[in-house]
Amino acid sequence: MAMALRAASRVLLRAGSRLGRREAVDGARRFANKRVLVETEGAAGATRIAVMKFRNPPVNSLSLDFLTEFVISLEKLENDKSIRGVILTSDSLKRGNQTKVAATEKTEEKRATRDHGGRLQERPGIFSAGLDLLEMYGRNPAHYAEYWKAVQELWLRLYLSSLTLMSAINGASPAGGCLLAITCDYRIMADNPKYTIGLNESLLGIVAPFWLKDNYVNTIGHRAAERALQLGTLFPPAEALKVGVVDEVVPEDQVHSKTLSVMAKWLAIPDHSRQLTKTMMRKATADNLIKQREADIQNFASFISRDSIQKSLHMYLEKLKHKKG
Ligand SMILES: CC/C=C\C/C=C\CCCC/C=C/C(=O)SCCNC(=O)CCNC(=O)[C@H](O)C(C)(C)COP(=O)(O)OP(=O)(O)OC[C@H]1O[C@@H](n2cnc3c(N)ncnc32)[C@H](O)[C@@H]1OP(=O)(O)O
Repeated sequence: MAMALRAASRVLLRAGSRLGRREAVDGARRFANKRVLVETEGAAGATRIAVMKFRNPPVNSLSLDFLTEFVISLEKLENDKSIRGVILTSDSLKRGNQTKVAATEKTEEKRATRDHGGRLQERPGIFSAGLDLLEMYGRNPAHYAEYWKAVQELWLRLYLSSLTLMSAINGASPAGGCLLAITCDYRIMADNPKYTIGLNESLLGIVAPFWLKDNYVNTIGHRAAERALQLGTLFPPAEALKVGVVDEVVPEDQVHSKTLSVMAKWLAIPDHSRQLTKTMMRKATADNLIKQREADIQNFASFISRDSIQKSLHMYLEKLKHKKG
């Protein structure tokens, strides 16, 4: 009987919820959309934390679908009263037997790295490549408006989240990847000089929006942000630590365990006082966007539609496609 109940509950759990699959795995729980895997740790009834793993091959770019799934997953965690902390990280792992598919093949699927079984794979060592350039290039103004609204939504949800958010930065984190990280309450980065983090928009011929600039200023200070934004600086870990883009740099294989131990310290603080303090620190910055969201969307759609900006994006995409190594 007990076995039958367990089997039935496994079937129900795997039958899938409206938002995605939910499975029971070794006492931990997990749910997954196609592009975001969420694993929760901790016993039922006790405080639990969740790890949100990005898996949007090849480079975890913030496509419209990814943004939508991310917000749905975050909302689900916000509504789960047993969850108090969330770690953002990439599911991208160093894997063997990968083949980069020829750059001449155009579709999203074909652009991805695949294993020998033909399955799509993340490219290793990437936290997130930032906003999806293909959502901002060669589309129409209505698409740009829809996309920008989704970008704003993700930023607002993360920046104002009542949860303790930490990022375990296990790879490159340019532009929108850095955005994800700097919305968090704490950032831990892998000590690998190949990984860089920062807002490099100016190098693409585009400009970070004012609210992202404000988030950056709040994180690293006005002078450092002014310089880094104009130069589009991507900081390797040691420099990122020095300027304050990240709070700690640790050996790559310790990023997850270190983030868990820092999270435990943060969760020792009473929620209500920590949350009120966070709101006090962040509300004015978020309100600045909230009161002019529509104008910001229209600004973005018209800016990104300009021929000169489309040309810059085209050149940048070509450069990416033809880069060596
Ligand atoms: C109101 C406001 C008004 C105006 C504002 C206007 C504009 C606002 C802009 C807002 C802010 C923008 C933020 C952004 O995030 S822009 C994106 C910035 N991102 C980058 O510059 C990263 C570019 N990518 C890289 O540097 C490398 O790809 C990376 C991540 C280091 C990985 O390197 P590698 O492992 O070698 O992989 P490849 O370079 O070969 O890439 C694989 C494959 O992915 C494609 N790709 C890479 N990045 C993106 C991306 N961001 N979007 C879409 N596609 C991407 C790359 O072209 C390759 O494709 P291929 O076909 O060659 O396989």
